[in-house]
Amino acid sequence: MTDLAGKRRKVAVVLFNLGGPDGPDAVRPFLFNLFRDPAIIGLPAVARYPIAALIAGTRAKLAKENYALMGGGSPLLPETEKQARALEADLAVRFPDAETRCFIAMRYWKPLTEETAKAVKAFAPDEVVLLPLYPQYSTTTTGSSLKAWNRAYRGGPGRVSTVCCYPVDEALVQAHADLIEAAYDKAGRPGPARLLFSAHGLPEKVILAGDPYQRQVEATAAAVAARLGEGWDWRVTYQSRVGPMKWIGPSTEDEIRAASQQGLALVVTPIAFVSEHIETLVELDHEYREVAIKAGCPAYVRVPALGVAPDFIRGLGRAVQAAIGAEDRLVTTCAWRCGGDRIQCPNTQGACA
Ligand SMILES: C=CC1=C(C)c2cc3[nH]c(cc4nc(cc5[nH]c(cc1n2)c(C)c5CCC(=O)O)C(CCC(=O)O)=C4C)c(C)c3C=C
Ligand SMILES: [Fe+2]
Ligand SMILES: [Fe+2]
Repeated sequence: MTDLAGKRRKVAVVLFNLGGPDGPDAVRPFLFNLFRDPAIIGLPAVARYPIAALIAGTRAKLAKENYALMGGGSPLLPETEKQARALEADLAVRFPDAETRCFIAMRYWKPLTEETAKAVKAFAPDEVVLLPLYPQYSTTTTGSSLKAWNRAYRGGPGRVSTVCCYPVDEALVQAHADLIEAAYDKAGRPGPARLLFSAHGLPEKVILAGDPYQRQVEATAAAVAARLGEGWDWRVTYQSRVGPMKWIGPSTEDEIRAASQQGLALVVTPIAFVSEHIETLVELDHEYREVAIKAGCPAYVRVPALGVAPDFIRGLGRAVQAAIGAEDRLVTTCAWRCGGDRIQCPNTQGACA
């Protein structure tokens, strides 16, 4: 990929994730950043800021205890860095004549979006591909990250294309199916078993306002179940509820208790998180495992998150290639499901049609 003057073209791929505190002192400001986001709490700024400070203050103690179980901070950034390096290796093969670099933009902790936007501007790319590390689109995650990016990168160099979501991407589905089979094999295939696809929950009112997240999570789970073949008893469940509002269900915890009481073994796979972090390493591995054991579960198998599974990285590489190759990178194929933003959805195989 060279231009007419024979200069190597530069491609910046920006990977978005939520971010996590890098140590105990970062927990409170991280939580404050999260709860002051209008995509998380939809109140005017005058009310949102004091409420965010209050929730961050009250939640910080419990959150610090949970982060302490992982050494004090979140592994999300180091895990995302591994994904960035693996994707760079994939892209080096796809675009041998280009200089392709992956950047990480976190929404609520470092490296924050503004800092990454500066780094991308300094790189002076010809092409910028925005690639959320959220397979399923939500206004609370991808939508919020893209808004923050568009503010921070205004006037920046390069032609920008956006991958909005990839809930039923063939490579993503294959990677999930292989990880489930491998974890179940390693555990000696205990049966009868139930497979839970556990996704981060959302307040119900977010879904009622048109957020496509739940439908896309269900589409991912159905596609993975189809790939696994007959014989699996599976359900989609939602975890990590925060606050007093009604969240979407069924809750992972309730389903774990119910299946355990029926004497079923459990195979639990994260389905909307693509790397290990507090919600998998603490909630799934500690809290829910304990719930299962107390309720008499004969075997609790936790399937790892995607991480750098080769098929997953290949899917991301293909999504980047499709985004760059598309004729009109501003025309969306799925605006109605993606919050009305003019974003392109090259890799959803009909899920957004
Ligand atoms: C698909 C991914 C995620 C969705 C959807 C999501 C929505 C959402 N989250 C909160 C509140 C919290 N989330 C927290 C951490 C956290 N959440 C996600 C992913 C999604 N969140 C990630 C990747 C992480 C980072 C974990 C880490 O290792 O640091 C936290 C902090 C942890 C805690 O105190 O429990 C909060 C709080 C809301 C309110 C929400 C939707 C409205
Ligand atoms: Fe989409
Ligand atoms: Fe969250």
